[in-house]
Amino acid sequence: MSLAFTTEKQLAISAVRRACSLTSSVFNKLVKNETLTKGDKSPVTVGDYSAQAVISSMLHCAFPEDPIVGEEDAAELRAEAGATLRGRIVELANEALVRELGQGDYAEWGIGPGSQQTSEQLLDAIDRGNYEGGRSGRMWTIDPIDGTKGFLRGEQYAVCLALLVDAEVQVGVLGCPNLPVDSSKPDGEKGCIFVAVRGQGAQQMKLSGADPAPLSMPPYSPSAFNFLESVEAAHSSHSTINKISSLMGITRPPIRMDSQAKYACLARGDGGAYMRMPTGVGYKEKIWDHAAGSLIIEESGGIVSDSKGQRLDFGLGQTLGENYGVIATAKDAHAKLLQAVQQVLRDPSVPSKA
Ligand SMILES: Nc1ncnc2c1ncn2[C@@H]1O[C@H](COP(=O)(O)O)[C@@H](O)[C@H]1OP(=O)(O)O
Ligand SMILES: [Mg+2]
Ligand SMILES: [Mg+2]
Ligand SMILES: [Mg+2]
Repeated sequence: MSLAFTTEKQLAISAVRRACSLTSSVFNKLVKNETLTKGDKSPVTVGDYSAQAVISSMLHCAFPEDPIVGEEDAAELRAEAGATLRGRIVELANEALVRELGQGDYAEWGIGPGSQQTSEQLLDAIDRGNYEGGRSGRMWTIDPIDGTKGFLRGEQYAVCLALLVDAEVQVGVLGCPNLPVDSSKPDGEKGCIFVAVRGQGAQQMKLSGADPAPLSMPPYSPSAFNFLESVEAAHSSHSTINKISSLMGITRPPIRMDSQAKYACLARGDGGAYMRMPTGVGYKEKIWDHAAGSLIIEESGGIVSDSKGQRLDFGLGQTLGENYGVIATAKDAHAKLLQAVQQVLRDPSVPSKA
């Protein structure tokens, strides 16, 4: 097996590009009854299901032995009540699989004209994401739409795919269809892909695959430092992050953004640190929400840890287990930030910023 992961990287970019073309087109056509509420009260749309079906179908074609830890499963779609959604997903996934996407596409990965899949094949592809994860071997992890709430608001979301080998992320790709290509031109062209391979650096490119450029995080700058945090207060404690900000004397307001697009922005220098603090309800973070983003940060020169300074452990199954809170920042800022985080967690009476 080549450690260069050349085919894995090409396949991952191609699969994420195809899934992004699907999610972008589905957003404009989404109708009310195409969104379900899952057991944990979070939304899932036809976009999430069909994007997982597309990525999983392509992975299966290229690497049939590799298990997949995916966010979604097809149980609701297989039920009688899921017939309408099922039909829509088959239509969307097939559109994305046969679409002509130009450069960098490989017909041998089950895509292009003639690669139409049946309903059963696509439901099976979604359900191949049911691997429980673990410490050893190769596995892929998919979050077909990360930040579904952001997607539904027409804001940021990310299509996320990563390859893990023996619990280390080796390849990570994030597709961010709504993210400006150039953060200094927020109304300019949108749609970026972020790619990292361990030991080979990280890159940003356009959704078309054009203009790849290496990513390198700028060093710590106290006057420019700010936090990237969740839009949803239920996902991450805004008040804890506010206290950390106050303790560090940070004057710039946080940037609120859904999904792993926050990691992507941090990697290119838009923001000082990714922050995720537990809300106290015992939620365990999922590997598909951090695998690609954490490698993109590390390969851009940053550090990712939990709130105790421990590395994220991707070898425990679907969740990050006891890794509570996530902080990611430039190498020279991490110790300072971690100290402030721990002080606030020890002493919640630290005042907030007005
Ligand atoms: N209660 C929760 N606490 C933390 N994260 C959650 C919770 N519920 C869902 N998520 C997931 O948090 C991520 C969104 O992160 P952020 O808040 O940074 O945008 C998503 O992966 C979302 O799932 P999903 O992939 O379904 O959108
Ligand atoms: Mg979800
Ligand atoms: Mg997610
Ligand atoms: Mg998701």
